[in-house]
Amino acid sequence: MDSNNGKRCSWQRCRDRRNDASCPAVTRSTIAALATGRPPSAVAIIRISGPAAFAAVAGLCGSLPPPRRMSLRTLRDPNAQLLDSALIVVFPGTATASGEDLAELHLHGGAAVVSGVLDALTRHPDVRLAEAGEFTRRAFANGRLDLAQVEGLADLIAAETATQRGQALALAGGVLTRLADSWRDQILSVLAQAEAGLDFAEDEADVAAHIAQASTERLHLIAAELNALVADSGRAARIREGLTIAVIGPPNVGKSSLVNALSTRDMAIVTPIAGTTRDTIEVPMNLNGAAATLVDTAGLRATDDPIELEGIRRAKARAAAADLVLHISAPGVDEGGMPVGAWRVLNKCDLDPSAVTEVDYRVSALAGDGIAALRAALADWAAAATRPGEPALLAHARHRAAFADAAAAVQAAAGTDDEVLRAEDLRRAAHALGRIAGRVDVDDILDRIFGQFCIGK
Ligand SMILES: Nc1nc2c(ncn2[C@@H]2O[C@H](COP(=O)(O)OP(=O)(O)OP(=O)(O)O)[C@@H](O)[C@H]2O)c(=O)[nH]1
Ligand SMILES: [K+]
Ligand SMILES: [Mg+2]
Repeated sequence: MDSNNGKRCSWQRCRDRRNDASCPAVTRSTIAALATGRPPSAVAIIRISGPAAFAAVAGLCGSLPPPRRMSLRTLRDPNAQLLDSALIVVFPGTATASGEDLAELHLHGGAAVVSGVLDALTRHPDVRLAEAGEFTRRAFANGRLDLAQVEGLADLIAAETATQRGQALALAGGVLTRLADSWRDQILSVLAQAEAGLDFAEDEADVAAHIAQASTERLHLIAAELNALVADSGRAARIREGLTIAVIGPPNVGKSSLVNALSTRDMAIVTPIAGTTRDTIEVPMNLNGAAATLVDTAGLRATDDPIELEGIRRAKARAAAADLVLHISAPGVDEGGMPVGAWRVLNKCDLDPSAVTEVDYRVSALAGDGIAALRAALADWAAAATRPGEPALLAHARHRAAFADAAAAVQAAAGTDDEVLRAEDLRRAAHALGRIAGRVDVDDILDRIFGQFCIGK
């Protein structure tokens, strides 16, 4: 608890003084970390950022290569023990990924190489190991990235599908910040007019009224467009978080078999015993670029078994929260209750190909019949739910809240004749949009945002 508080305080101090060369944490400490995955790997990259970065690297390899040119160097620890033969690159100045002197060591990816090099680097008195997200935090503090771009970077690292990647790249590239800023500029220009209107003399009343009328119309338009973006935020979030598809139905109809067949993974246990699946099981699935999670569930039936009862409770909860429910049945099995909007899927159609039941899809998880068609239908449904060709903004709750607040404030401004109140509403709207880039109101959220990065990013 204490250490967390300490971290936040030193960070706030730095941010407040981001242009102040005396800021200790930004200008004095130098951080080092492994930036690539857990060893062993073919190559491991260690990053070092801060004023002592080059001195620390030179301590290992003697001479530094020219800026931004990769060169081969022999690395030795302070006792002249050989550590590795590595490619070194140094990025001096402020136009770097972290906004300060930055070096990268491309090592052989062995555990002993990595730990030996990190040990040797941190023996320099000004170098310490980095915390999670600290390189990116410095990029933010040094004005290299705004907050929405940082969130885009986190999304990019987490992206599992092409659609998620596209959305993350747009956010990291500053699309949302530019959009928020352009709305903010428009709102500020109406505000400037409103404030000018306050100064009109009595005999200019009709000019003032005319300006107010034009402003009101413009504000209604702005509010409508901001609200449209907010209304589309569900789609943006579905792309970022992925779609959830719950697979439910009576016991033993082949739900787990179907989940395995659809995902082409052997994730869920299948046995002839009814009541095999107890807990919910999540299986990731890529539907033509849209991320989805299939949720296998316990078979629904009347039972006294407390474990099974809990499984059934979870199954129903997941079905209620899912974007889509697949309700599975099999020939001769009573379907039971069906949630509204669920797709009716008849499994085990190999057992009775002529079964006359009214269903949406007939499949055999065992023989493979109908699986490709069902998967294609799911991909079409996912495409309709995410519309991957259309850029989706406001994928984060934070972004949605900022735009919703701005829309409400603009709406309020449009709805009042009182120029003083209108100016106040417009300032509130501009402030809300300023939260997107992290120019205002960020102190409470920084730890959460940077904490989701891995160490070395
Ligand atoms: N003939 C035939 N058998 C199937 C098919 N799909 C599953 N089975 C069999 O049906 C039995 C039950 O399959 P599961 O996948 O465990 O069924 P479940 O609905 O998950 O069962 P619970 O988790 O117990 O509710 C197993 O013996 C499967 O091999 C199918 O398409 N055709
Ligand atoms: K079973
Ligand atoms: Mg099962």
